Amino acid sequence: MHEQFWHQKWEKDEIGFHEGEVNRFLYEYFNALKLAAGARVFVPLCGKTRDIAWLLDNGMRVVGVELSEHAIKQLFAELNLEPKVESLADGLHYTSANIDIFVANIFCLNSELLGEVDAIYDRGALVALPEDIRTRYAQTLPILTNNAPQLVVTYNYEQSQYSGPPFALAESEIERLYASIYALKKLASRQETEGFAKGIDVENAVWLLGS
Ligand SMILES: C[S@@+](CC[C@H](N)C(=O)[O-])C[C@H]1O[C@@H](n2cnc3c(N)ncnc32)[C@H](O)[C@@H]1O
Repeated sequence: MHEQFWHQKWEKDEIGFHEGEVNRFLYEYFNALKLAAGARVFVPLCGKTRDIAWLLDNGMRVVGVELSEHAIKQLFAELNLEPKVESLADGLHYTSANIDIFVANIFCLNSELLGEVDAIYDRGALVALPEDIRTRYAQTLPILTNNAPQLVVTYNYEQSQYSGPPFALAESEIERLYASIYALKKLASRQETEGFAKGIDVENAVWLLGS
């Protein structure tokens, strides 16, 4: 059911979540992660986000995971990269210079397969998941990445005003999910006015989850 929902979104091209440009919080707050050149950034549930191009252009290596091969074919085409594609037990592995993407369910990855991760950039991942899967996701990420620091983009609004995704994440929910593992710092927030937020009061925020 969960996987089918997303496959259908990509097949029908109903991808309102795709920003088409680099997320402002990424370029304004990426330095908060204090990464060295060549660091490897994990982009979970990556879709075909333009944020990957920005990370590559800024000297990062990128590893992603995404259910939809449709999305990843488009990602590599838009990056003008010819991928090498290998079959895995539970999916596919697309690779090119400084980038590798697992076409798989994130819950089928393990830390050995994923490889070393210096930081996680989560935009549209935590907020895409309903509560039961979200809890499992938040427990899985630190295990997969040896507690790598995270930059996380969230939305908060009155959940009864919109069914989601994206789902509302109150500060208490971020704390429930991550406070036992990370020091949490809300770096910035702004009023969201575009897309699903039209007509409702939505706070868009960026968090640093560190040590
Ligand atoms: C809201 S979209 C965000 C995509 C991207 N992060 C962005 O900012 O444009 C969520 C993406 O997660 C993918 N996805 C959902 N559940 C997943 C899972 N369990 N494992 C891997 N990818 C998943 C969906 O196919 C979809 O492309």
